[in-house]
Amino acid sequence: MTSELRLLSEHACFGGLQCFFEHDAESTGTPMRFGVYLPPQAAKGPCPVVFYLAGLTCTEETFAIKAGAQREAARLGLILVSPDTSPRGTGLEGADAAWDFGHGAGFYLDATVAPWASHFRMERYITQELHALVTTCLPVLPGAVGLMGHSMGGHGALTLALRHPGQYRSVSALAPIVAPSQVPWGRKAFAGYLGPDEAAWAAHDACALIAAGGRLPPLLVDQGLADKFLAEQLQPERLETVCREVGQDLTLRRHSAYDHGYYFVASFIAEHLQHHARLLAPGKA
Ligand SMILES: N[C@@H](CCC(=O)N[C@@H](CSC=O)C(=O)NCC(=O)O)C(=O)O
Repeated sequence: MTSELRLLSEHACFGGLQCFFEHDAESTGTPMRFGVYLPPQAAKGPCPVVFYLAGLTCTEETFAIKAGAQREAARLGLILVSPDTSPRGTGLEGADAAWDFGHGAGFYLDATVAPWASHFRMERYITQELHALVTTCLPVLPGAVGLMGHSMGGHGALTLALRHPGQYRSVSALAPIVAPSQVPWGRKAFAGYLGPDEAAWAAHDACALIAAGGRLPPLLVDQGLADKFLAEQLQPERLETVCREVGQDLTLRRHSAYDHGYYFVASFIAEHLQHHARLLAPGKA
């Protein structure tokens, strides 16, 4: 069953439409907002869809406003979906206390520890509820679904695709957190949402999942070398090593001078969309 969609706004954009919707999400028990870009091709027939998962402190608007993805999505005929990064207005104590935990920092997993488990169920939301809503309510080409993300959202893209094999035919990430169990952002989030038993954390850690046999479609990752979070939080060399060891197809590109923000995302978004369009083209299943 799909909940009622409320259109918040729509804007003509490169011959298509950038829309924002809200609905009452069962997964989180809260209203959830998401952005949708419909390319001009979607008015004539079904198109592939790419979900974009944003990073810490972002909302459903950040990607649509800052990444400049719509021009290339219009050229390629890709629908883009940009969910919010957590439930909002949960009323949980501490949910607004920090920028890297709670509201705006859902880490794309289902919390198992009170009080977070009552609302912070972003894995179920993205992979089931929003997935079903998008594939039934929008003109999506059956099975042509890609997943990408930035930073915390890159972690989300990698882990959700690894944990739901076959659901996403194309995957990519920009400056992702690749080994959250090993770095401060991830350790804080996992301790809070999953509890202190680190054995439970590996199931949400991209490098650990790949080491344990998880596989992804050919993976594209970009990383800026002037990124202030590179050494402490991102550590792409861990992903490079594990992919080499197990034979996972990975294209990891390092770019001097680029930082962590949306100037970096905007610089490489077109190539990510081209990667998704290639893998999602009819006949590529
Ligand atoms: N407030 C923080 C910076 C937060 C930040 O940089 N968020 C990134 C994602 S970080 C990992 O998930 C982001 O995408 N921000 C949105 C933007 O518009 O740049 C600090 O004080 O460092």
